[in-house]
Amino acid sequence: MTYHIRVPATTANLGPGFDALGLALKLYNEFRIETIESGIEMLGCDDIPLGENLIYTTIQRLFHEYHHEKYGVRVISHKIDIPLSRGLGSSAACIAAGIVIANRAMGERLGLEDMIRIGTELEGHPDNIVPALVGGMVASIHEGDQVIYTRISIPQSLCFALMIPEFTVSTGEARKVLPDHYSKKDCIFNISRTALLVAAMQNGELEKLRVATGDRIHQPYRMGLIPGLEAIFQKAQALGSKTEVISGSGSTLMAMIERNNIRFEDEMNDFLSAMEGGWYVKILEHDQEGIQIYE
Ligand SMILES: Nc1ncnc2c1ncn2[C@@H]1O[C@H](COP(=O)(O)OP(=O)(O)O)[C@@H](O)[C@H]1O
Ligand SMILES: N[C@@H](CCOP(=O)(O)O)C(=O)O
Repeated sequence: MTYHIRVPATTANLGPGFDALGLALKLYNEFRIETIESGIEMLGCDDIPLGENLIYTTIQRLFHEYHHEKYGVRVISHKIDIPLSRGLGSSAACIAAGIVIANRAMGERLGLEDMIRIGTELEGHPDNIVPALVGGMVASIHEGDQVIYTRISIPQSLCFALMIPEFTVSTGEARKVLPDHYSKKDCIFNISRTALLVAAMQNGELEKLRVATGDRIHQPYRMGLIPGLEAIFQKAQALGSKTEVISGSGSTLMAMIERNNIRFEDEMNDFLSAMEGGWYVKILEHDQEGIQIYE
């Protein structure tokens, strides 16, 4: 049996919604899956050691946990467009793909809610894995052994400009720079803005996005990991962006722009080409479908 999987990139946090908000983007990894007699074979991704290959480790873990021995899978990475460790959810995409591949091999014994829970446990937070699986913009919480999530609508006129550098920021390292405790003032700052952001998105109030994406939980501590951030944010604002945030834990920066902002891409690319860091811009729409299996 042979089939294909397409899994989207995701951008998490969207400013104040640390570990809670995320959205799927039309940027994809694609895999071809073949059934083999036994074991797990990975082709087309030789630069990632097997022990760090999250598709491999996810399938291995699920086969072991569910005592699956009947037959194995060959996973061929044939289109890897999600760059690694740039804050675009490459790890969540691979975990999501691994779960779906293992589940299919095991006769679809897991439902969507099980896959979301397992993915969240493996990733450590739900904000990338949930939109990678279900698509769209999603608010998620992890409580006990349950993940509860809901979709948030995104204004039709909004799209996303991703400024992606050559350098990486590992999510693990970017979590270590965060403090263990926050003041009541900072918590209230983020709670109020997360609520405003969700409502502004639902209501299409683009003018409120800038104030609604204010954040004191993670971005102030991570800015130092991304040289060029301030200049790029300023340029994006000058080009009419509605707001700018770090995508996930970085290194990618994201501006929310109107679809009809036709000068943004070229002018931002000109600006980025004069900077150090190997930056380039990609304008993307949100993905509404999440992970897809096709024959
Ligand atoms: N295409 C891929 N195939 C296998 N594993 C991958 C792939 N892309 C990313 N990974 C794994 O995910 C890790 C990156 O995770 P992380 O630092 O959280 O970055 P991101 O912000 O992109 O999710 C890589 O070091 C690798 O272990
Ligand atoms: N909420 C997480 C999101 C990490 O996203 P990634 O795409 O950088 O893996 C965090 O901010 O640590």
